[in-house]
Amino acid sequence: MPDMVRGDGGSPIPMNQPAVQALFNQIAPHYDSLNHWLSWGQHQIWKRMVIGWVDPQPGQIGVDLCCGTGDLTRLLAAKIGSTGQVWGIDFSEPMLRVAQRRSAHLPIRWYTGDVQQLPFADQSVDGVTMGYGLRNVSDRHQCLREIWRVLRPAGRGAILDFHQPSDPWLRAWQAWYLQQVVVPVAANLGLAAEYQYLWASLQTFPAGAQQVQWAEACGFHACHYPIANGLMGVLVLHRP
Ligand SMILES: C/C(=C\Cc1cc(O)c2ccccc2c1O)CCC[C@H](C)CCC[C@H](C)CCCC(C)C
Ligand SMILES: C[S@@+](CC[C@H](N)C(=O)[O-])C[C@H]1O[C@@H](n2cnc3c(N)ncnc32)[C@H](O)[C@@H]1O
Repeated sequence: MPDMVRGDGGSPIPMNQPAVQALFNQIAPHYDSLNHWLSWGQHQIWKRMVIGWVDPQPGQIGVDLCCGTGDLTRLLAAKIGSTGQVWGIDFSEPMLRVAQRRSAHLPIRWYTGDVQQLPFADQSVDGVTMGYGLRNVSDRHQCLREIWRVLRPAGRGAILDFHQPSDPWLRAWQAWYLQQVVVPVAANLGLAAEYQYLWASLQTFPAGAQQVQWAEACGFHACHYPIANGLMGVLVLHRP
């Protein structure tokens, strides 16, 4: 990850894990509402696609990495039900507090922890989801190795994240929207630097082909599916 990101007014945000943790601690109260309005409600559709690729079944064990406020965790729980187990893990306690508040009616176990060092046993999980997390993790390879370790053979994972579209017009639109719409809206809540990070973090996060190479280097069978006109995509992992 590059080491510094310029925020609004020159206030740089270092792209390291303590800074990322502090960033999400800061945006936690506004995270869900900003995502809803700035994606015109589409982000829930994109997250449901992640669940489709993992295809969780009743009675299984599923874990949502970088769960944040729990959108994907709750979608996992709706499929796995009370006969299985659903875990959510994140290192931001303010984000987890929102998740717990929104999920009080669901049998989900929440963990505060680092996805680069998961607190789960080897081959203990049937399915793994990760929404807009891998790009924010410093050591993506270590995170992918941890996913391999905790997945059972034949287990599946799906990792949703942004990347820069290959189409130059779409790439320009993505840059315009993130910098000329998203950041000014976030600035109204004093979060300009935090949302400038979103745009900056895209600069160094690779598109699907590189993500597939990372996954295959860990032993996965992997495929990447662009969605939302290539503004983002889902890396689907299968542990043979
Ligand atoms: C759920 C979404 C983004 C999650 C997210 C990920 C990050 O890494 C962040 C880093 C720093 C601050 C915030 C985030 C963060 O919220 C996606 C929807 C919300 C986005 C803020 C806006 C999406 C803009 C895209 C270019 C797609 C727009 C598509 C369209 C309007 C239909
Ligand atoms: C953009 S949010 C995604 C939240 C949720 N998955 C969603 O789809 O809305 C990224 C989350 O990753 C968490 N995160 C980033 N790096 C992490 C790490 N190394 N270990 C655990 N959580 C991490 C942040 O605290 C934040 O809650």
